[in-house]
Amino acid sequence: MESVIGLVNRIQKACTVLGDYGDDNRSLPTLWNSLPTIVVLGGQSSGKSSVLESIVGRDFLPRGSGIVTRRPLVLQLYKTDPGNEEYAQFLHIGDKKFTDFSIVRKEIQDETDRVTGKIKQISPQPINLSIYSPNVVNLTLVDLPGLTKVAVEGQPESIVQEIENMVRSYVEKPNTIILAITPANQDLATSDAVKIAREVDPAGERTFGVLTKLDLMDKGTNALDVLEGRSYRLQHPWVGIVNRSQADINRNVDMISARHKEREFFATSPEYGHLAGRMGSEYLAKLLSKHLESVIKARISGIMSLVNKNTDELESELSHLGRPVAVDSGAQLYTILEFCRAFDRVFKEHLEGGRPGGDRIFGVFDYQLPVALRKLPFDRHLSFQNIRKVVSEADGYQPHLIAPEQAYRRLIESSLNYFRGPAEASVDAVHFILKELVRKSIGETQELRRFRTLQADILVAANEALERFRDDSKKTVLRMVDMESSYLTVDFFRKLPQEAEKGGNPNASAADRYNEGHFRRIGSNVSSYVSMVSDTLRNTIPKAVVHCQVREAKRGLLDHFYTQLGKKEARQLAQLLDEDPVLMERRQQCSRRLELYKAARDEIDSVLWTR
Ligand SMILES: Nc1nc2c(ncn2[C@@H]2O[C@H](COP(=O)(O)OP(=O)(O)OP(=O)(O)O)[C@@H](O)[C@H]2O)c(=O)[nH]1
Repeated sequence: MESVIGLVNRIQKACTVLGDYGDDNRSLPTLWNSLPTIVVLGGQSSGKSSVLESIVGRDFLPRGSGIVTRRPLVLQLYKTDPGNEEYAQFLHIGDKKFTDFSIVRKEIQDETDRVTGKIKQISPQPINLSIYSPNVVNLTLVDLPGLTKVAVEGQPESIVQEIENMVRSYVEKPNTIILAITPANQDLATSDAVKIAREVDPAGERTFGVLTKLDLMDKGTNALDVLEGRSYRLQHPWVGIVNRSQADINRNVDMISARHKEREFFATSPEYGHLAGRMGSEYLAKLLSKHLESVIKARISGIMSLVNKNTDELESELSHLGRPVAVDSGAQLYTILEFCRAFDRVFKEHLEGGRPGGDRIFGVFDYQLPVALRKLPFDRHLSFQNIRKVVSEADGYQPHLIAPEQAYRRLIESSLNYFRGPAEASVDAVHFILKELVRKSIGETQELRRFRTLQADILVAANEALERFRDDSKKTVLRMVDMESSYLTVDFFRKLPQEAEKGGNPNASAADRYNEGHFRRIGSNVSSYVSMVSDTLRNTIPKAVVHCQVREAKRGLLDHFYTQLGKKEARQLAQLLDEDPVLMERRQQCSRRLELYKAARDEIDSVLWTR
């Protein structure tokens, strides 16, 4: 089961590497909070560092007066095989192995100062230290700044409360195992550690009471009431400790001698002799390790399901946030082109089916254009009066002899002019539909969602292209109308029955020839011709519109844009991909957290399979 504690150690290490300190960012799921951790809680100079050092069996923590521990120290102990060299590693330094523990102490001091400054501020950002040794048990312990009642010189008054808040944030978590340290030469009733532990763990289920400085008690007094659980009952037994005194430290008494001395103290003590087997730092270390094992065993399946649940949540959020934006300009250009192509696909789906909208273009040809053609005011234009006026004007002083050729031409040409309106209107109607489809397609292109600037640029580029297609289309349809005027279909007129053939009286006088019937016949002939042209245009205008606008839009809506893109500098490309910074930050946080969950899952898997 050693491996189970090692597993938690490794996951905790990954948590720290990947920025999961438990409560730094409440919008992200935390793994740290679900892992059991032993936190050392106590007043200043209560002996916290000494207890930690005794558990480790090495001398490596900074000492001094005032607030020495000013950042949480996450200490992970890894038991190695006998005979292996002891060494320490800092997470902020990397793989470097420290075998000289006095340098470890200096690095803790320096690293504390790097973040908090020398003015003895405190910081919740932990220092992560791993110790590999054959003489330790697998444990993760967190050393916290000592609770204090007064700020020392140079510190703001608020530091007292800040320390308490930081300490509480650790011990409040239900997964924290509290190592509440109280010096035996202090009244238990005034112990800050006991006070806070009682508040956050009233049942005493996760609190281990540790009494230090038993050797410093006044002669004639003892701590049996506390150690035997009569003063303050906890679920776990109290452990008494005798650490090195300041004098021992000054005399460089090593940890082995200190442990020896401690063992002797209990073994030979008339008061504590009967408790000797359950006292001392070695016993405390084993007790904690055993407890941690049972806690982890009980929680491992819960941790695994939490890991799975959070992995799923993070993966789905990340897929919603989209991939991160590339940093080099080549990759950025590639990304932009990819996004443009995605937009193009959506746009084409609108035109060709799959998404709605393309059918509205057919509506223009099938309904709007025929209606507009039918509504043209030919009745008025080819009225008897107008025809007579046009014929007379065309004839001039010399009335026509056989047929009013000039008048026919004028009437037809002026009638055909009316087709310009519906032709242009069809072009505009399709233009607006295409514009609307572009707008919709941009909104529907998932890849573009995050990039407002790129969206705007694509919109401008696509609309510019559509304007060009519209101009071209208008020219084409108007030319088709003009072509109808340029050359009339001779056959149509040749096939018209001559008035005489139609049974008209060949002896009719000239006056008869200019009667109302004559003009009406001219009107009817012109009307038939115009209606024939109308039928033709009804079929050809859609062809021209599709050819010039729809087909072009499908083929190369963003062609110009692509050419411009190729000329852009790196800075301009980056501007197109200027994602919302909040979003970028969120993606980064999520992917780091996901990395952690995946690593944790692998770790748990490997332990479960090798159990
Ligand atoms: N005689 C004796 N001295 C002790 C014992 N435990 C700690 N000390 C001494 O008490 C002083 C404070 O001990 P530390 O271990 O530095 O206490 P701390 O709680 O870590 O202190 P801060 O980190 O400053 O809050 C040191 O001089 C230790 O040598 C003990 O059991 N017996």
